[in-house]
Amino acid sequence: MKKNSVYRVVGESVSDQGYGITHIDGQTVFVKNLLPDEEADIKIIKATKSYGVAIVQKRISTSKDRVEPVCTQAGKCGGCSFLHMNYSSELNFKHDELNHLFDQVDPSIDVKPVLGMENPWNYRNKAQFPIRIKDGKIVSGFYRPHTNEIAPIDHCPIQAVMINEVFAWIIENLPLRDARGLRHLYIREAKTKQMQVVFIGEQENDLKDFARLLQKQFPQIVSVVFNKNTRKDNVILSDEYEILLGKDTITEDCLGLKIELHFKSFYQINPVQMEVLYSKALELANLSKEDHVIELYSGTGTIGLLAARSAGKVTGVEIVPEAVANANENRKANHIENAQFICMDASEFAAKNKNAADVVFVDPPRKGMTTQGIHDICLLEPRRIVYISCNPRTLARDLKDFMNNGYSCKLIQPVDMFAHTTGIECVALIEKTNEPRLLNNKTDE
Ligand SMILES: C[S@@+](CC[C@H](N)C(=O)[O-])C[C@H]1O[C@@H](n2cnc3c(N)ncnc32)[C@H](O)[C@@H]1O
Repeated sequence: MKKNSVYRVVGESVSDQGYGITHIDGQTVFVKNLLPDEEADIKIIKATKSYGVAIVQKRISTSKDRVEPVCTQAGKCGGCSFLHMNYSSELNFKHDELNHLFDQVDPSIDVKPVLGMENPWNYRNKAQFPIRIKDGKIVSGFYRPHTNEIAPIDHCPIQAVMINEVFAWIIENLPLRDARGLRHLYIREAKTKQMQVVFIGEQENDLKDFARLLQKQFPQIVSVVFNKNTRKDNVILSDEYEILLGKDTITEDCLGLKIELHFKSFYQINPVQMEVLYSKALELANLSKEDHVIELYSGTGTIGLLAARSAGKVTGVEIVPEAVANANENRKANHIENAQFICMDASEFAAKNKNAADVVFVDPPRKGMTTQGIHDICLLEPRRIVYISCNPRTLARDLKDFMNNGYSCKLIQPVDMFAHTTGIECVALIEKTNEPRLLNNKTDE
């Protein structure tokens, strides 16, 4: 296989990044915009010893699963990888991938069909748009895949309608002098319709007047913040900020729970599927009024506060102080007496509270948990652990560690939180087995 040569191939499957997969001379080739069973002439744009990357030069036959992408930036911005595939095929594809992945952990795990969206558009409640000045004009949109180059957009079909409108208005009306030094524009919309705008940049250009104009145009904006970020890495938010208008939080609603949400606090990006996901997690937890529930990685406490409705007592543990403060305020605002939230590292808390839990919820970041952390959590001795994960690969890795600590997983419920992208959220039910513990070397140390 040589760079720039053209081959006629048939798509065999799809990679987890949304590329078509085919083989040439026994080598795997990842082809942009090729679906299984499609025949095409492809041009190799990258050839390494172990794999190739190609683009379609001419499509000879078209899959029944192919649809016309609804976005002008399809394939250009790094966001949606499945805009060329119909939604039900995308859900089937995600299910097949998960089946394959978890089969390698334990073939007895029952991976349920993916719970998809009825309307898989305009679902995202938060966007962080990189912003620059180029040739005397403001340019904003999303990064092109694997670059720092911006693919400009006027609207994005998976963002909430109002986020698109506020974004377009800001880009059209923000004076150039106020845009100097800005790095990102962050817009969030709650289910309550309240909105929040955060300007992130190296210097504050006195954006207060513009914030007032913005709110006049969109009265649902209750929070405008300037976040000063001079960091050299790609972390978007820093700790230093000034409220330009209103407050630094917005009010969210999840399954009837009122949540005061700080702009720095994590919140699921798909509020419709979040309710599906958390309802499923609570159902699997099967709580009783005698249970002490520990929620690790609790963020603003949504799962813990929902669990408090059916549990005896809830303790939430989270590392970001603003999120813990939000969680405690949310507890008070919702008149919940049987919950508390603590600012601490999840593993450290678990190690200090042996045998303290009946049921544990964990919802870690993408990187998942550590072997030591899992060992410590198992020392809490819960009969059941409900693991919510936005990264099936780290979930699969972590399940093996849970198994080494006397727990097993029989059921995984995937929920499509990230329609048209490669992402998928899973809830895993992990239960204590009667088998003796087989601690691995690392956790024995
Ligand atoms: C995927 S979010 C889940 C948040 C929460 N379950 C919710 O729905 O709002 C992961 C959370 O873990 C927190 N976190 C990250 N590392 C942590 C650690 N070592 N100990 C405790 N919390 C941590 C993050 O700040 C974030 O709020």
